[in-house]
Amino acid sequence: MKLQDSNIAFIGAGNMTEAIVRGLLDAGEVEAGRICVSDVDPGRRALFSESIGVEALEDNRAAAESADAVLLAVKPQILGSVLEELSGSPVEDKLVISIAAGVRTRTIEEGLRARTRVVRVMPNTPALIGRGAAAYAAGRAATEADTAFAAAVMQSVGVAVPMGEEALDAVTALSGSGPAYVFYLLEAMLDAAKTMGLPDPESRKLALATVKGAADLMGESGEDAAVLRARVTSPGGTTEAALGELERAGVKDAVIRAMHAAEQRSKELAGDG
Ligand SMILES: NC(=O)C1=CN([C@@H]2O[C@H](COP(=O)(O)OP(=O)(O)OC[C@H]3O[C@@H](n4cnc5c(N)ncnc54)[C@H](O)[C@@H]3O)[C@@H](O)[C@H]2O)C=CC1
Ligand SMILES: O=C(O)[C@@H]1CCC=N1
Repeated sequence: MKLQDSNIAFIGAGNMTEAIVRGLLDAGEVEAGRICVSDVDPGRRALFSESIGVEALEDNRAAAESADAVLLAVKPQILGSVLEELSGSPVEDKLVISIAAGVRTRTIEEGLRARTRVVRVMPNTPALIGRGAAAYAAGRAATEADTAFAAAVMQSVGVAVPMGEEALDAVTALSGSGPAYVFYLLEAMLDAAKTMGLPDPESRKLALATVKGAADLMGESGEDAAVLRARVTSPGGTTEAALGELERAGVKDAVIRAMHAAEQRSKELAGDG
């Protein structure tokens, strides 16, 4: 099954579906006519049909039945009711890709049929601009072609790496939730810049170039974060003054605790936390 020749249905047309669909369309990987979404919220349906230009239905079964691959993108807490709705339909014979945090491929197979081909993916919102980071794991009945298809969807909107399913809760804590940690840091940096009297558009430009530049420097140099940090930190200088505050506030420990909390929450959403 080739990405370009396949019809894909997204069940749940929220933020993550919007990021993936816009990313796929912008990348020119899939024609708009091959994408269909379904959502209970008329506002979301209107956004997809009017602004994004893809078919948007209220009926999940109808959306899924006309597709070759069905991507489940509702909140984990309501995935069970959506699986009930889809069970006993032709969806059970299609490739089912789930992006729901925590929910195991086994749970989806049990909600549909044991032999339903399931691939679980953990994406993130920068998929919207083709810079997403995703990991994926196959369920019991998924074939290599199914995994390759799910990988192709995610690779068209960023990087995608295969992982054992047991690693996906930790991946959720790292890259699934990760953009929020970076935005949190940016919020704080820009709040501080404002209190120092820096003008808004310029601060934003400088802060964004700093975050992107730092990430790219680490990627291109292959150096560890600690080595690059040391190169910024002159003895007795400004960075040392700043990092001293972060260390006293326990920021590094807090980030580590935050990621463990996210991983734990992912396990709880699976029902085995
Ligand atoms: N937002 C993110 O950064 C990421 C989200 N995810 C996962 O993606 C999934 C969706 O998350 P978001 O897009 O952030 O949530 P969201 O709340 O923005 O979207 C969920 C959508 O599902 C719709 N919905 C609710 N009940 C429905 C039903 N019975 N049938 C059809 N549609 C229904 C809602 O109206 C809403 O538009 C979740 O399972 C989440 O764990 C995974 C990785 C990253
Ligand atoms: O917050 C959440 O549960 C979802 C999963 C990863 C990012 N957003």
